Amino acid sequence: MDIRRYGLLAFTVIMVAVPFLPVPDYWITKLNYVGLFGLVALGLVLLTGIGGLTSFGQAAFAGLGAYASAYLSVKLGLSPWLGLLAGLAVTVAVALVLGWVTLRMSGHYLPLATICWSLALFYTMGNLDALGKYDGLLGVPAIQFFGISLQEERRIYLLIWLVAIAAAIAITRLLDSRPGRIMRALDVHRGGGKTMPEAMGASTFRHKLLMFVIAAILASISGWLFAHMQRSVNPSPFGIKFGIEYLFMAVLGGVGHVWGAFTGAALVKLAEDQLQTWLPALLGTSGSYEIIVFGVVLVLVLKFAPNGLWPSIERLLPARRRRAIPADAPEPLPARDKPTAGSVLLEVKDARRTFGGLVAVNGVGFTLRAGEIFGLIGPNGAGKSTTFNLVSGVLPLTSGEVWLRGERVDGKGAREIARRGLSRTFQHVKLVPDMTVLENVALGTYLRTGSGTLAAMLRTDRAEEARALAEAERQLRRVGLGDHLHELAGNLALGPQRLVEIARALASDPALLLLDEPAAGLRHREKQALAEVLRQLKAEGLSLLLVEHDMDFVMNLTDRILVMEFGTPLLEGTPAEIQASEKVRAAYLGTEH
Ligand SMILES: Nc1ncnc2c1ncn2[C@@H]1O[C@H](COP(=O)(O)OP(=O)(O)OP(=O)(O)O)[C@@H](O)[C@H]1O
Repeated sequence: MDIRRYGLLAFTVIMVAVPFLPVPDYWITKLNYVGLFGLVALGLVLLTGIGGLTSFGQAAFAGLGAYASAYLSVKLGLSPWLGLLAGLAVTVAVALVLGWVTLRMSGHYLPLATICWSLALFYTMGNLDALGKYDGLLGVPAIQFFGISLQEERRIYLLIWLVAIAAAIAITRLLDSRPGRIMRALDVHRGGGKTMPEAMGASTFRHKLLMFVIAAILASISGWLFAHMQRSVNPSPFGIKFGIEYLFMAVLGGVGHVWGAFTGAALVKLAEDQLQTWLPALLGTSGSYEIIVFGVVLVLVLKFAPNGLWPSIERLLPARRRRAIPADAPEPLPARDKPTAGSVLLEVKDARRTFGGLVAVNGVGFTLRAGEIFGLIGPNGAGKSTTFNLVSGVLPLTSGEVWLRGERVDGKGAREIARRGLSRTFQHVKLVPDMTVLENVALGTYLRTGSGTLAAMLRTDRAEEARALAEAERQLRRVGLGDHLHELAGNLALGPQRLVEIARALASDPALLLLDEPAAGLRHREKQALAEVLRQLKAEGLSLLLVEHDMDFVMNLTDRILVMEFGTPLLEGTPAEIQASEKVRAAYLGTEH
């Protein structure tokens, strides 16, 4: 068993034992706040640390959970448990609407939008008569748990920490699953983004929205617990100041780490109390000076420990055990019907693409048959990458048609085209650097598996996960990387990284594999190894479309080649015919040599 699991078990036992020990009430209150704040910060770990989406508005979601339950229990006399459900329903509805609008924004617009709706919700809470305006609602009842009132701090402590630990476990499990891998591939600040997950067949917007809703739910539950612990609500703990403080906690603790949320919450909560006592005494005047200290600390943390404090704590813990791959191979994932050798697999007809006034691709057409390696070559700016993007659905065509396995696919988008059996690699390698090689390749199995978020959190996805990992391992062995399964992808050299990308594409069981300049930047040895792998794939019946600069690499590998120049087709033929052509020599080789 994983020693870390014992660690988690020990932590849980200690936390559950605390209220039964002679711990002063003061500390129980502190720990209650750490649990409540940690829950909100945990949502930010998912949203900001993993997804790269910065939100200043999480306190407002806590307000929704708190106010919904407080209103229903104070005004209508309903049970806090019904209040919880109502709060969650309101939170999910609001998060879906806000997420729908704001998550399409990029760069600085998203954080700005979260500030806007945080302010809007704050003033709504403070101005509604029904919610008691800025005085809020008093007399919020305590939560009853099977007839036991959780009025006492030591009792609600247990509920807070059981919820907090369960949430931390659920998020840890989620990150180690089919949807979690996509979530970890989204952060543009860590080399992720939209193109790769979409090429794997996953909707990046859906996953972002999911993270947004989960983070909102965690905040809402925290708000609910807070309202029934305080026995009253008013708008101030749900304003923008707390929105910023939650973000500070997550960043301080380690915004990319589940337990960083609680580390940050504990540090801020404990430091806040001390500073509120010491600073006014030191300065001889009262005021919220701790905010200034927090500001300075945040700058220092961002400068010297951008990953927060949790990684330093984690180093003191026993090393994480590698995920074991089951010894007896699980049943393979479903495979698609293979095209018969020689049948038409891909047909591009009269493709045209313009960018404003620039015609990047014009009148390009070719046919690729099952079992062959087709090369697309041409000098810089010839339109190869654009053609590649038109075929893979990253760019829409201005006019023309693309047919895959007898079905018209232009205009369908990258995800739908991937579903129909086209898989690709990227000119600039797109791996998730802090995920293992095995996990990166398992991303490729996305369309062949189906487990969702809830299954991941409840761990009912393990049988399918084992099949996905076994498939990833099989593909890694196929490209000769069987010895690197558990290495972090970011630690590999460029050559092996390109092979990992090929393995990931293979894990989707493609009918056609598209390789975008696979030899670019490789050393001679690495090129040879790559060519060997591609030859072997062809021998196994796979079809490949290759966009490449390296002439030797293409000539020795392909069955047929299309040479492009200035966005138009120049000549199509066998490598020998291409090499013998004066036209090509003038256009392409002439510029190369
Ligand atoms: N998104 C874009 N917006 C505007 N122009 C573009 C865009 N993408 C490509 N182009 C232009 O289209 C032309 C073809 O570019 P493309 O990248 O397809 O050529 P290429 O043959 O792949 O070149 P290279 O080998 O240098 O990658 C170039 O003139 C390029 O500047």
